Amino acid sequence: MIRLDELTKTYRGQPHPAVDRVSMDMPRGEIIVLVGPSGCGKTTTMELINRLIEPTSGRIYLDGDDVTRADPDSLRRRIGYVIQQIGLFPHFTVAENIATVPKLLGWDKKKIGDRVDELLDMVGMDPSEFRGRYPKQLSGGQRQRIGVARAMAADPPVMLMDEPFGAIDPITRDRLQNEFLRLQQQVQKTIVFVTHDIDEAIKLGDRIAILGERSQIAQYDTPANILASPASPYVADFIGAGASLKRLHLSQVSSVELDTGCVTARIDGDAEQARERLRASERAALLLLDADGRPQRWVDAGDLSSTDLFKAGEPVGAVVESTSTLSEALNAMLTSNSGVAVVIDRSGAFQGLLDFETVMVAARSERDFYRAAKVPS
Ligand SMILES: Nc1ncnc2c1ncn2[C@@H]1O[C@H](COP(=O)(O)OP(=O)(O)OP(=O)(O)O)[C@@H](O)[C@H]1O
Repeated sequence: MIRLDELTKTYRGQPHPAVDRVSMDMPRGEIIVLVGPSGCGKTTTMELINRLIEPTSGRIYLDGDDVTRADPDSLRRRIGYVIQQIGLFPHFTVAENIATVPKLLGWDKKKIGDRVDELLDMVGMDPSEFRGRYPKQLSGGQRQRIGVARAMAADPPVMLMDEPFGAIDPITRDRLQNEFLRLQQQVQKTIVFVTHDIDEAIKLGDRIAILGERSQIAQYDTPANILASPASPYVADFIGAGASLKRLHLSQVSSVELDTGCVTARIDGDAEQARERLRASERAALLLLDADGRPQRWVDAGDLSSTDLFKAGEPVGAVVESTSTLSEALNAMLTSNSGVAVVIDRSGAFQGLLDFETVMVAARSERDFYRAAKVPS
């Protein structure tokens, strides 16, 4: 979808190029992450792709067309751009911000209104509540989502995202990343994503380009291959310690076998029956579920002497979805009292339990698999 051919940019008055003869193929529908230290030329590369700056030499192809000298305005309609500082217009409402490009393209009012609502829904914000707000009336995470919605407004096949989650606290960031991956499953854009955070790169990238000085590509491969076989000491250094732990970002909870032998009972049911069920099992604790099968509380035999199950035992702490990564599940386990993660499906219904041992076995077998296979890119 995007091809960079010997792309070079030397800023005026600079002795060395900021981007030096970079060649890369970025496949359609994938998230390609550019990761590298500050000043290595990531932003320059992005600005070259959408022609915010002109290359000194080299060529850029978009979907087979040589766009190196194309009209930048028409080019930018095919490319959505999201930047770290978001750049929402402060005196425009959320709806007006999202409508910027459709308006430039001359869409009629009804089509624009429908698209704004559709995009707000897509990024998980209620249109009736947020349409008329101004950027300063939003949280940082909400502003970021509007930035993404705005970039997607005219449905460009390509999106450039420059540290879009950079200035956001770690918890919101994690949530936005998950939403972003879910959204990408629906829209299947070709996305070039810049970050200096290797963990973010591993989580989000279908492919990662690890850049050195002047945007030189130190390695361009899938996250699994980079983690299993770093191409140079520079790459190994950049990945840092704990490659095994990082690999847990690559596997979903749904890829491992859950413990489905957990004893459960209805929280609005009979305590005596629950006690019997726990006694008949070899388990130390029982999981109480609501009428829709959603996990509520952990109880042990002592807790079941109480007849009010809504107050018995402890609330379920570590809950993860089957689409969560093993790394997220591990995190949840480490912060919960029970030491196990309770896995739910998209509707919130209980699926099974995940324990440390299962995660450790998965981490080990992944490493062995990638080492043995050395899967080529
Ligand atoms: N307009 C400019 N004029 C001169 N030099 C520039 C200009 N813009 C960037 N540079 C230089 O080009 C190099 C690459 O900058 P760039 O912003 O692309 O890096 P980056 O990898 O995005 O960095 P960061 O992660 O800190 O945002 C840097 O050495 C920077 O100082």
